[in-house]
Amino acid sequence: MDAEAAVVGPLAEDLRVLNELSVVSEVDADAVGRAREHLEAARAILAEKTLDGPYGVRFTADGRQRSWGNAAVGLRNPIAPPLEFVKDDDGTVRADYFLRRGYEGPPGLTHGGISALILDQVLGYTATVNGCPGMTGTLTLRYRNPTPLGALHAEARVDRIEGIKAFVVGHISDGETVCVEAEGVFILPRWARERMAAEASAVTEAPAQD
Ligand SMILES: CCCCCCCCCCCCCCCC(=O)SCCNC(=O)CCNC(=O)[C@H](O)C(C)(C)COP(=O)(O)OP(=O)(O)OC[C@H]1O[C@@H](n2cnc3c(N)ncnc32)[C@H](O)[C@@H]1OP(=O)(O)O
Repeated sequence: MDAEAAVVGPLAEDLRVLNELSVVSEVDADAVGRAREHLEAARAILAEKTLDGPYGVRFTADGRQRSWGNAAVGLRNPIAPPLEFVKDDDGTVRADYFLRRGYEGPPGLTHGGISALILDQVLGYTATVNGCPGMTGTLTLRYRNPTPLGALHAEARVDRIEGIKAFVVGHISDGETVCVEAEGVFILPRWARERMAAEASAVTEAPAQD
């Protein structure tokens, strides 16, 4: 982990814990007031210097991608569980992750929209690392069984690639039971296709070098 990650990663992790405590703490009103005074002090410090816009995607000096603001994988983002992916030799992508009690939808269970967020990211990342990056065009979910909170597993594989479109399938399980199945179509957007075509034509038209 680099020096910046070592500073901002623990901040996001602290905020994940606070998020859960906001849901489950049973301290009295006076204690909530005292906690809020500390949070206000932290807010004032962190707000001293901020970006003007979203974090976006950054690149390190050695070309590694940083999606630290991303709501599913972002190291800096307390909303993100965060997911960490492992890619198998056959292109399958897996993630073991843990959902705290702040992700509840139905009582005691994971919110269905959170499962959608996770599957969107896992399937989209799978398309990207298998050579067909794109935006989510269509994401179809089948909620087969209730998804608990806590330790969960997601995985995905490319079903097929048709030109600019990757068809990816995947699921979330609790380790034994498949809870949610997903199919996604990921499409390289027109603007990206046009940019790639313009770059290819600029290379073709460049004068030969000695
Ligand atoms: C350089 C790379 C950039 C990408 C970066 C990668 C980042 C790598 C991170 C990985 C992790 C991401 C995981 C989170 C991913 C999100 O959360 S993305 C956010 C949610 N999605 C969006 O906001 C997408 C919004 N929609 C769009 O931008 C555009 O509608 C689309 C989907 C890119 C398609 O636009 P387009 O390229 O102008 O489409 P168009 O030329 O009309 O059609 C192309 C083909 O796609 C088909 N198509 C069009 N729309 C759809 C659709 N909704 N469903 C199915 N098929 C469709 C058309 O029928 C056509 O098919 P063919 O006739 O060629 O067979």
